Amino acid sequence: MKHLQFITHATDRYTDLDEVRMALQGGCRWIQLRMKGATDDEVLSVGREAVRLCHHQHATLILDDRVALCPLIGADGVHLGRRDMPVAEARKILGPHAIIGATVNTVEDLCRAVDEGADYAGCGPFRFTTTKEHLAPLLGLDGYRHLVAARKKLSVRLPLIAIGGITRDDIPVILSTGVDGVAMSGCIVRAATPVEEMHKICKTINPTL
Ligand SMILES: Cc1ncc(COP(=O)(O)OP(=O)(O)O)c(N)n1
Ligand SMILES: Cc1ncsc1CCOP(=O)(O)O
Ligand SMILES: [Mg+2]
Repeated sequence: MKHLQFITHATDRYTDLDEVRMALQGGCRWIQLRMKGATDDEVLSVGREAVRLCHHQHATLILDDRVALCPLIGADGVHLGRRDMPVAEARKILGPHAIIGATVNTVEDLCRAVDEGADYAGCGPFRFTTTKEHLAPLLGLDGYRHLVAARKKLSVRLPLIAIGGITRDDIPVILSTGVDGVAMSGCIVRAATPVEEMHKICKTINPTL
């Protein structure tokens, strides 16, 4: 089964919690709460409700960046970038069952994610996106082929999740590179009907479900 992670990105139209509800209604079962610029108090309040909504649907909720808040909201894990807390340090705080994702742009990042015990790698950006500032170099399809080959050489099973500017039409060709799933935000929250779009994306990723 291929993976789909939805990443919240509050807009004028939708709050983070609106987006969590819509993603769940559309069938997504892996959500990242990403509240850049929010205070810890805001993340605590929204995060507790997001976890409640997700767990009610047997979905997984991971929090972006803020390791210390994960136990306080009951998150299933955290996503950490190259300038965030190292994965190994987060593991000591969150324990062996936490799902810890690491951002990967290069083979060097991949090796570090493996060494530090990450559970998956968010590999991007695939293409330009306005959802994140200060983007690393774009990977494109060749970048994914390169990371898949490097993973094979390392003989490890770390799931690779493509991210960055991905739309529904991109999914088949991205998955054909050998990555294990995709993470998406903007193309869902900007869709005319996000719940329907999410439903179509779920079907595209796992047509037999
Ligand atoms: C699945 C996934 N992959 C990559 C990222 C980016 O994380 P990071 O590099 O720490 O940047 P911010 O998201 O914190 O701005 C991610 N969040 N999720
Ligand atoms: C968080 C993040 N990290 C790399 S690209 C990106 C944004 C993903 O959102 P979108 O699907 O809207 O490009
Ligand atoms: Mg980060």
